[in-house]
Amino acid sequence: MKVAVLGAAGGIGQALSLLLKLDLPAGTDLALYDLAPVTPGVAVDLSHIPTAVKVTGYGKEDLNTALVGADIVMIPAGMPRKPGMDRSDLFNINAGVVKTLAEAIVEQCPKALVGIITNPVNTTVAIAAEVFKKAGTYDARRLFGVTTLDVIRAETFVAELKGKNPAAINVPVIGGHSGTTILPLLSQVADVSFTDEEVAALTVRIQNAGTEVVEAKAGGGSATLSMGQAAARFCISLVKGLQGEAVTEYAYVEGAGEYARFFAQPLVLGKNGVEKLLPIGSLSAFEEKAMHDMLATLKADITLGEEFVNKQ
Ligand SMILES: NC(=O)C1=CN([C@@H]2O[C@H](COP(=O)(O)OP(=O)(O)OC[C@H]3O[C@@H](n4cnc5c(N)ncnc54)[C@H](O)[C@@H]3O)[C@@H](O)[C@H]2O)C=CC1
Ligand SMILES: O=C([O-])CC(=O)C(=O)O
Repeated sequence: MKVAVLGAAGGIGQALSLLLKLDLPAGTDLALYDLAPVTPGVAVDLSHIPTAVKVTGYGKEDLNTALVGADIVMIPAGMPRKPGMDRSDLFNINAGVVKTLAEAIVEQCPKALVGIITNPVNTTVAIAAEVFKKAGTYDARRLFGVTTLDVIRAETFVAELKGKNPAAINVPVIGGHSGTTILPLLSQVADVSFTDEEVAALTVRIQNAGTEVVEAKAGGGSATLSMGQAAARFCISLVKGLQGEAVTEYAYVEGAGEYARFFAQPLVLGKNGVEKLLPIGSLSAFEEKAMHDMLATLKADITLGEEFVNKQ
């Protein structure tokens, strides 16, 4: 098994790579690629941790070698937000980054499972999909926008509010990964009840959690450590799927298109990526309205990505 991390020297990339060095199955090759000159050093540093995962670092000129034969590619490459910015403000820089990396995936590992972390996720996933489609390699089961951070945040905040163990709480989060497109389904949380005021406040907190971190870091970037954990969890689930285990996760994928072309929803992972799409279940009146109100934004974000590739 080979796992490649693109953007491996960044805040998320380093945290993710550390967790993967610790948690990937024995015998896995972990390929770290980044433009930053420190990248080979990050790989040497990690290689001193005694696990049976082989870490190799690749610099600027070595994207193709980093990717060749990869089974899974995780992409946290690109600019993070600063206070006052929206995720969509990252489009101008990050759209080109994701397009370039997707083009290399087409050449080196067209069958890899690809997890996109780079913001704006609502749009960058559409960019990768269109690059793959143009090249004739697109398989919707193999491309994921990583929204696991929304799920782990929702679980943490619910557990905090209700005095429960976060490990015992499951919160579905559907839609996209920015502002109101992030929709936690609090009505589906088992064995917990909320007042209408709690639902309204928790929903906003989950939607704004990224901004909470951006503001607290005061210009020093956005979530990296919690995102590293979220991405590692998702990557390990992809690995388990490839090994034949049926694992349920939430991710932003091209599904049946009832709501938008790409939509974060529950799914079962397996040997080909998405093995089965699961229904989102029943929504409360509050969630129905929130879903209705956000779809135009989500669809516009997706169109922006499609046009970025197809108008060139
Ligand atoms: N999906 C999600 O839930 C989340 C997504 N993000 C996003 O993840 C991205 C990365 O965030 P951080 O790690 O905090 O940023 P960072 O600035 O610490 O790291 C980004 C890394 O990407 C590298 N890079 C830039 N262009 C590249 C290219 N063409 N090829 C390879 N590497 C390249 C940089 O050299 C840098 O090392 C941002 O776009 C951020 O908004 C952040 C948090 C959560
Ligand atoms: O908010 C940001 O810019 C980074 C991100 O996606 C998150 O933390 O959810």
